[in-house]
Amino acid sequence: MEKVIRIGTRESQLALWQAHQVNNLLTAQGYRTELVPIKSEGDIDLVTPLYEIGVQGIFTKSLDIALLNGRIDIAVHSYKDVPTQLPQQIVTAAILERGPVKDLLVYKTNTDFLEQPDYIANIATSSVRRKAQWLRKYPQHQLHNLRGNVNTRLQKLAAENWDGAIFAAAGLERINVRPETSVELDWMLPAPAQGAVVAVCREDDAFCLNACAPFNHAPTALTTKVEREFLRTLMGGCTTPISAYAHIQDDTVFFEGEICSLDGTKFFSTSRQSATGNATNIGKDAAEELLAKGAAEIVAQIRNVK
Ligand SMILES: NCc1[nH]cc(CCC(=O)O)c1CC(=O)O
Repeated sequence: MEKVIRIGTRESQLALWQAHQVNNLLTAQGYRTELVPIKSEGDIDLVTPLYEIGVQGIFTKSLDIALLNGRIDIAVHSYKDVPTQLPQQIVTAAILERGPVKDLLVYKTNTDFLEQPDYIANIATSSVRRKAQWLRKYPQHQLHNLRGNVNTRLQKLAAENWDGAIFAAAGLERINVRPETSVELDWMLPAPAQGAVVAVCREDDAFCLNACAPFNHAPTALTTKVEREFLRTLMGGCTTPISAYAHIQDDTVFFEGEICSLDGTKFFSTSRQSATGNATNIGKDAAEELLAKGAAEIVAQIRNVK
């Protein structure tokens, strides 16, 4: 009897949606699968020595451990939550076609306040990237922390006296929430790999690598690689005020990248374009350009906060 591929997922609605995507792609090819929900904390302490990667990856750690322990065969992650360096013995099996990339402002009543320079709006997000970018554009506004999964954050927004909160469009869409009072923040450059989903497996698991290869989406793999190389060269972290977005049009990769100080007062941004066949290094080159221009000062500031 053919092997059952165990797909590990966190238990949030967003994580489950993403794991179901991978599940559907595998079953459509005739593979037998099983979804294995993994608690975020749980039995981590018994096995932490297996985990070689250090402080990064709070969202991905418990799944990585389950993978290394052989409890699951594939782990599915939001790619933007995955540290730029994967744990030893874990490799990318497939990157799925990217969904919506942008961030949205979910607002309370209207967005007139965005045009009023004297109004001190209250905006909620716990993302240092979104805070920094927001303060850069609206230095007078007050930012508030807003943690938890997407549903929790929406409930909190409804309960608090805030003007709005920022969400990834992909996260809302995947849990089937379409707030009427929302606006796309087209000026806000997203997190590297935002909107993309990755399936990872053990490096020696030829069966899973083979099973996932057909649904690896080459354009998404290329653009997210460029974005993550930009992040890795600048900093390496996954919760930093670093933004990057690459997209392909007519066989050309267009890249934009940015690093911003936490208070939004200093920033460096750059862009590149390159033929798709030639684009693998443009994220790294762009990061090196910003480091040469003085971005290292911002990187040092970010590191000190942690
Ligand atoms: N940090 C949590 C997280 N990780 C992935 C998503 C949504 C999906 C995505 O951005 O790819 C979210 C929610 C959010 O940022 O609002």
